[in-house]
Amino acid sequence: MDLIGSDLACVRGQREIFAGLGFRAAGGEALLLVGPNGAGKSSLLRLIAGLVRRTAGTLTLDGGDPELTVPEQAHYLGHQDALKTSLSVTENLAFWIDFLGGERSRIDAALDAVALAEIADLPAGFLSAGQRRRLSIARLVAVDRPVWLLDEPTAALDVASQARLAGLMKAHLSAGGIVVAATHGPLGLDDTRELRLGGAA
Ligand SMILES: Nc1ncnc2c1ncn2[C@@H]1O[C@H](COP(=O)(O)OP(=O)(O)OP(=O)(O)O)[C@@H](O)[C@H]1O
Repeated sequence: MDLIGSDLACVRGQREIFAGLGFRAAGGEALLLVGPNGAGKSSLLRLIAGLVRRTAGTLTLDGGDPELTVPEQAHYLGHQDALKTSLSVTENLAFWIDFLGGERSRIDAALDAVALAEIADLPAGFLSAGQRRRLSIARLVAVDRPVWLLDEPTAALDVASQARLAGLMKAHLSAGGIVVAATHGPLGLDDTRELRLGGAA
């Protein structure tokens, strides 16, 4: 499987964020997007996720499901944790599993994987920033999608949670998945490639 972007361009607020951008990430590979604030790392992730329109270029997932778009085969973990505060941890994950077309039978294992099983019944509004982030990560575990698009995924995570996330990413990569992550620091992965984006600081 290969995620390939060619000659991609992105315009936001009438300003060109990048143009002529190309990358390739193979199954089992982690591609780290690096560069200064405002370089376009989040924009590229959102473009791949189908949340920002590309103004030029092509994006394909060779070896993926030809019936599905790239965004339909990707998980996007953004800065904001998309949670309903009045629903419990379990109910939030159930909502996402239904929305993403997964199986509710995987809720318990996914909450275990992010160490939230003990507070499964707590309303999401009571969660700390790190716990909210872990609940967002749980949907990546609960629903299989080959491409993980992660925007500064370690933000708000303590050391143990960062290690747990590294383990989940490694398992995903070992299973042939792809990780594309915007990051300002190491993610605890052994073997990564970097795509450096330039632009305004
Ligand atoms: N909705 C928007 N409308 C207009 N401009 C935007 C919008 N979102 C982002 N931008 C601009 O696009 C540029 C790239 O932003 P982006 O968030 O992709 O950078 P980044 O590399 O992820 O930065 P950081 O390291 O600070 O997270 C910035 O100049 C930003 O101001």
